Amino acid sequence: MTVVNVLSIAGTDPTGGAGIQADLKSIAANGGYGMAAVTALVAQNTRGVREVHVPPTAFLTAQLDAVSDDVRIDAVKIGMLASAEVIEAVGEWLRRVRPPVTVLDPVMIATSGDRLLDADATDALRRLIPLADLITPNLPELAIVAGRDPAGCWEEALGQARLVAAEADVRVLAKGGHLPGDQTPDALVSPSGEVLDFPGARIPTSNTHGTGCSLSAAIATRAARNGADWGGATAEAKAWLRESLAASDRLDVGSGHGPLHHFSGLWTRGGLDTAPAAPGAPAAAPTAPPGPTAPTAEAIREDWWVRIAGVRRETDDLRFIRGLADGTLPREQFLDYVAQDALYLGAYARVLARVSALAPSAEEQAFWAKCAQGAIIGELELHRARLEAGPGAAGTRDAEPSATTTGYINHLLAASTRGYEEAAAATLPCFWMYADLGARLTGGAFGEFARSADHPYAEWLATYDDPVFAEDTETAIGFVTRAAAQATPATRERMRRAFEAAAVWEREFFGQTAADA
Ligand SMILES: Nc1ncnc2c1ncn2[C@@H]1O[C@H](COP(=O)(O)OP(=O)(O)OP(=O)(O)O)[C@@H](O)[C@H]1O
Ligand SMILES: Cc1ncc(COP(=O)(O)O)c(N)n1
Repeated sequence: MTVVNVLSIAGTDPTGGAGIQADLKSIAANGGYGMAAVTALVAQNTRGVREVHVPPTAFLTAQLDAVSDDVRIDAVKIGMLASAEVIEAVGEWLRRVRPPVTVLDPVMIATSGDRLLDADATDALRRLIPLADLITPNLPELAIVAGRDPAGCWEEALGQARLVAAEADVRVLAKGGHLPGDQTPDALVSPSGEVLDFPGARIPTSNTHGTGCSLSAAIATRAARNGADWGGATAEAKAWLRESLAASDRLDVGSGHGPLHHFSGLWTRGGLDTAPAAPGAPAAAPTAPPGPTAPTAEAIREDWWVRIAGVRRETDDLRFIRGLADGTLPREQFLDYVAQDALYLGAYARVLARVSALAPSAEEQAFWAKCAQGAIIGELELHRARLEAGPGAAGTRDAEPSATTTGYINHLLAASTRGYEEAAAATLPCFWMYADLGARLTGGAFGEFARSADHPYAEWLATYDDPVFAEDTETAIGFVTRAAAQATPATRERMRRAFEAAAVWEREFFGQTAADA
């Protein structure tokens, strides 16, 4: 594939955390060739904005024309526009050039509270919005664009996003970074009002300078790469953003809100040492072994989750999952799945018991044993009830394991012969993907009907979103990623492979019914 050319039209940040400087890093980190036309020169740092200089708009147009007269532009990301006059100039160029992908981040006020758009430019900005494919307002910006008071809760924000999306015929990514609490939900709202949720726990860091800039540049790049699959582009960009936010404290830039670590994932996966000694710290002993430093458990968690992003998206798109969510999955196929699941869980419980036997601490031993018990008793009981339930169920308990079920079980059994670390890593996707899917199914990400008591599989769907299972999933992720952080590089690599292979089997397992045949 030819590398996509992505143009950022935005203001500057000489500390490199926001604006054009952040955009260029974000575009590069997400697989594009970055270009930039400057709307405004901003004397700012991580603590705040000191001065803004807006060059004559004719010079901005000259920059834009210099690019578009020569270079194929695959995507444009628009950030700080400073004034109504600048907005008019960008609008005029967009109408002439019509880039295939345009993402507009309607930057108005910096994290520091300083204005980055003149107060009288709001109407001009509203007129620019229909020229974009996607806009990415934070909560205060969304309210201004919608002409409402700032939303007090997420539901209200979604209402405002629907309003703007319908009125301007544009996709709106409503961002929840400014909400109080420990969650930072985002949602992609289409002009027809469809909502795609991107939930996420807040990462405990104050290094959020330039997150909005970086995210919108990442989405523009990913959308140009994947043929404008906006849901996919947003999921990938968010996974990358979270990884980069989680690693932001490895940087030491300024004393205010610091930047994210745009290349943390690349550097970690490429084996670069990302934690050089601080100035004044004693130099490393000359005999220190060469090679990369071990990643943290948190970095491994982000890395592994991002690595299976494609598998997770394919799982979401399975007809089985869609049919389960909207209730159209034929009962026969549902029962086929349940029969295979019962067979799988019997074997999974044995593997969990083996992980428990191999565990290095009493705490881990007890946890995995509890999970083994949960798998064999709790889940099988539910399945038995299901199997004995309705017409067509008879005999399914005697079902033969399918090739897929056998393959998945064999992968787990093989991993369980290779030591605690690999065995535990192989069991993780079953926890993690199932819990994630459950939270999104019952959170309405696959349509409201999946939450309804009238849903034909309501009882079954409720088991997906069990809070105890969600808690166990967190514990399992913690144990496995901490074991990976402490393991040798070779063992860590084997764990990663066992994890990724199990994630693929998980997708295959969901996709084995006639629905996806
Ligand atoms: N602490 C955090 N942990 C995880 N994700 C976060 C956090 N803070 C912000 N985000 C995410 O970062 C993105 C930007 O969100 P936010 O709502 O802060 O937009 P913004 O105000 O435009 O950003 P900026 O701070 O750059 O101006 C969103 O995807 C949001 O969910
Ligand atoms: C040139 C420019 N563009 C955008 C922002 C907003 O970013 P943040 O809200 O994180 O300060 C900024 N500070 N500077």
